[in-house]
Amino acid sequence: MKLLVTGGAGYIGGVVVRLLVDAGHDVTVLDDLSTGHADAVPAGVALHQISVHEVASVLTPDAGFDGVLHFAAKIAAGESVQFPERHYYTNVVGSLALLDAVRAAKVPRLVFSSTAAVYGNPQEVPITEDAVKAPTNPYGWTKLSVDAAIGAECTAHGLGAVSLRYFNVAGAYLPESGAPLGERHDPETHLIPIALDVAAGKRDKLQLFGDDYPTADGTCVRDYIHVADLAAAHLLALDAIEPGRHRVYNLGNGNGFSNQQVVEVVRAVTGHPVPVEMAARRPGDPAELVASSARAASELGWVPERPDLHTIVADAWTFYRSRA
Ligand SMILES: NC(=O)c1ccc[n+]([C@@H]2O[C@H](COP(=O)([O-])OP(=O)(O)OC[C@H]3O[C@@H](n4cnc5c(N)ncnc54)[C@H](O)[C@@H]3O)[C@@H](O)[C@H]2O)c1
Ligand SMILES: O=c1ccn([C@@H]2O[C@H](COP(=O)(O)OP(=O)(O)O[C@H]3O[C@H](CO)[C@@H](O)[C@H](O)[C@H]3O)[C@@H](O)[C@H]2O)c(=O)[nH]1
Repeated sequence: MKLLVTGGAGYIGGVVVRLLVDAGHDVTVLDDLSTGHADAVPAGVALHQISVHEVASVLTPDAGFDGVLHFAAKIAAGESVQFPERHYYTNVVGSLALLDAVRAAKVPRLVFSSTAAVYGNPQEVPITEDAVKAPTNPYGWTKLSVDAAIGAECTAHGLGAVSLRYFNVAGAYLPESGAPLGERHDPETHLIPIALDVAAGKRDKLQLFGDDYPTADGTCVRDYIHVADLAAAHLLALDAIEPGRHRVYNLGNGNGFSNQQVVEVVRAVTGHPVPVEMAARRPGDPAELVASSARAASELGWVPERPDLHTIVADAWTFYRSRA
């Protein structure tokens, strides 16, 4: 298929691009490189360095795209509380521009990067796709809005789409040949890469944001999914798309780890101390996000191959050291 990947120079999009190329697809990347890296885009893949708001200049009716995978977004939930306008402009206005271009060009397939953040504080864990949606931060609201817009687009205009609701993506893609791909955000906001910075001595300590949540040790609980497993689901989703239908899948391992437990795993994997300082809660954080991915397993045949958090952190650490 001829595929457009927005955000294809980013952490997750970069891995998906690699898998799509390996599977024989003809891939074009659109990325403004605001948080992505041009060197994540493989040789031979065209990179259009423009904003998703300008997508119609690439996704023209005669370009012949068979599908779009839409990763481009602002991703940090904490930032979205401080600067909601950035998240609404990129995630909502940008996605609406994409839907306009998809409709005008009659592109039949769309895969969208949604998030666990649409659920907010769940009434039950693990969280199924039908659970109440009550985001606790603007980021989650932007993604929920786009999920709704995509669903309406499918009903009204026959688009076939899948929203993949990722839980916390971590680890690195370490192929037998070719460059490894991992998280390279600057500034970094995610727990595991920051903890690796501390283990490597690049930061003095890790601040843990809140120890008074209603969880076993008081710190937030998250479900970590390996980026290679997550990326594989996108190829399954592309194949499952049907005209006029919007399907939604959670992608996680179904295992919750508290922030304290994550730090323990980072200490064990790296063999280095990770000094921790308790700090105030980060506004907008839900207490616990743990996925039920039963629907992705049964309908897509998705089976994560690297579910163990030690493996996930070890791969992130291998990538980290490859760049040191
Ligand atoms: N990382 C996670 O744990 C996680 C979890 C749930 C959902 N997601 C979603 O997955 C997607 C990818 O996340 P990621 O972790 O790879 O983040 P990332 O920041 O590494 O990738 C985002 C990419 O989009 C590009 N981009 C941002 N704004 C753009 C714009 N206006 N126009 C064009 N390109 C733009 C960036 O340059 C970057 O390459 C996002 O939609 C995010 O919301 C991520
Ligand atoms: O220096 C840090 C960084 C993070 N945390 C905590 O670690 C947990 C995880 O935070 P983070 O790694 O920033 O991920 P999330 O805020 O859970 O969000 C990620 O995972 C979501 C899905 O669950 C995605 O939607 C988001 O895009 C993605 O950034 C939270 O309790 C944070 O408060 C700390 O205590 N100290």
